[in-house]
Amino acid sequence: MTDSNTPIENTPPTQASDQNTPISKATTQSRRLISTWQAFNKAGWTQENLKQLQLINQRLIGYSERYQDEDHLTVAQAIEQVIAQCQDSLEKSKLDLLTQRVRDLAKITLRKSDKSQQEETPPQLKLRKPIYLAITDTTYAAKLAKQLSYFGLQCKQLSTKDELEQHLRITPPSILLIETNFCGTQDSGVELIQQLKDESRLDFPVSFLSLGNCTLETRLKAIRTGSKSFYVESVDPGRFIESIDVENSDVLDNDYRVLVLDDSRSQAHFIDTTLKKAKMTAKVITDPLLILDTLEEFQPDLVVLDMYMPGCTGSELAHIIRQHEKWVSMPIVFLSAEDDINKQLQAMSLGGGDDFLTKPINPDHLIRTIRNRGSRAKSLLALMVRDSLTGLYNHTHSLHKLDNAIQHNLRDKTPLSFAMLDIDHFKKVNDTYGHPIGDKVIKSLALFLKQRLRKTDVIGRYGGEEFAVVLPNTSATDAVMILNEILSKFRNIAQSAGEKDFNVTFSCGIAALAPEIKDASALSELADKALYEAKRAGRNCVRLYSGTE
Ligand SMILES: Nc1nc2c(ncn2[C@@H]2O[C@H](COP(=O)(O)OP(=O)(O)OP(=O)(O)O)[C@@H](O)[C@H]2O)c(=O)[nH]1
Repeated sequence: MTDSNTPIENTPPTQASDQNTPISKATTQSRRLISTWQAFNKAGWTQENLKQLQLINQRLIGYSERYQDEDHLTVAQAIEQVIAQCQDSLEKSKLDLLTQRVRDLAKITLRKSDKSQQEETPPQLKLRKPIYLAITDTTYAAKLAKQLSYFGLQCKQLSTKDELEQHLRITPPSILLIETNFCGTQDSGVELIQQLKDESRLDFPVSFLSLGNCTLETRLKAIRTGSKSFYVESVDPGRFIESIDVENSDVLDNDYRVLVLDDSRSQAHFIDTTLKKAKMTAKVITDPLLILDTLEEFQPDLVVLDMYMPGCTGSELAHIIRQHEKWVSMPIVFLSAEDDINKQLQAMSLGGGDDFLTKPINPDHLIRTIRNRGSRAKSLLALMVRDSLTGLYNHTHSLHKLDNAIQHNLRDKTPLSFAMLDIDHFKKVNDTYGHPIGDKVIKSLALFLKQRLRKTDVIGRYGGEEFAVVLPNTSATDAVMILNEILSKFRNIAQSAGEKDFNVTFSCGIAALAPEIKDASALSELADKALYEAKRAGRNCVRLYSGTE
């Protein structure tokens, strides 16, 4: 692989909730440049796409100058120079230089987003709009806003009715947390929300916070506004974020990955178009011999198999798929012109298919069948692979995911890091505050990791107070930087135990994939050794396995 083909490591994802702050404008623009560079680098360079990259870079220079962002400015100017050289000829040495400069930019962009509080936006919980905190106690509101900012959430504090009304007119929030007595009298905050509902202006979720006398009547009024959550005296950031997660989830229930095998190209094309229209991710193949490799690569939620193909039948293939332990519960839907119900049932019992659709296929039936089968399979799978306290992957599945990532990275030769985290002195937390508070701490770290890591990272609960994170396409240096940043924020989170707040730290061991490491257990053993080192070094720190332990 030439240098210019090497992917840029760890490009921070473009995050929907970037505010238009000075720093984020340059950062957002530089992320745009990096992803454009990646797309062109993959597709091949032409003078035309070089020109497009230059336009993006010139805007980056403009933002960096306007907001005096020296770091971005220096690198963007260097990129401009290389682009100018490439305009004579697109030779490899110049493209390699361009790669170097874009890599420099990626590093700065990552650092910027690490440094800037305003930039700390969660990759998993995508809030397009701010959270409004309508709370008259400004000290409490500021404290809560700070806690939420550790999770990467941006809040707008509003302390008067006029301020709130004004903001609601301009931008509705992703969620409004409002004090029940917000306008000065008992239940006036709840009544204000009811009024918005009556006027059909309540098109965002609302949570209530009661800071004073909370009666059942207040709670009833709150429920009647359609609000789902109600807090008394204080808001637990973890619980609040969980409720936002549910209310604002961008993950569509119907976002299934469907692998379709049909030897007829026109039929395959028709299914592909139908599924994509329904916002499903489809992969269509026409050669039965590719089925196992494609399953491995594409990792679908469901498979649609044509029943009769040259060389083999759908039932036979289904049988072969089911011989693999990991695909044993994969839902399989057969397609065929066969309308004899007895023959359909026979085919299903032979191959273990789950459904049968008769050609010509009605698009509506196809989508509904996939949704039904897919959602049942997803819930079943969730029970098998997820930890019930945190919703993260369990130990076995984390290792399975790590193995997948290793196999993938051995092929792609991209870097891969694996981190193990263990909460420090957790026994003391349980002993001092009780097991339920201990559970809450575990959940808060789980949530924090979900908020701060990329969607492509795999997060698992390895055991009691131990977590594992697979960081694909991430070098050891970047992994250490990322985990250090997470630790430095996590230790600031006020964990609440009734009246008392306390802080918790964790230790972390990281190991990076190297040529001699062939499987998940070998890599996790090294990360475990590094974790042990971190504990020995006094805890509350991140250690990278260096091979000398
Ligand atoms: N609340 C709660 N506690 C758990 C859970 N799983 C394990 N634990 C507790 O976690 C504690 C782990 O304690 P230790 O292994 O001694 O480690 P530690 O106190 O964290 O100390 P260091 O790791 O050395 O910093 C034990 O007391 C377990 O009972 C759980 O799901 N919930």
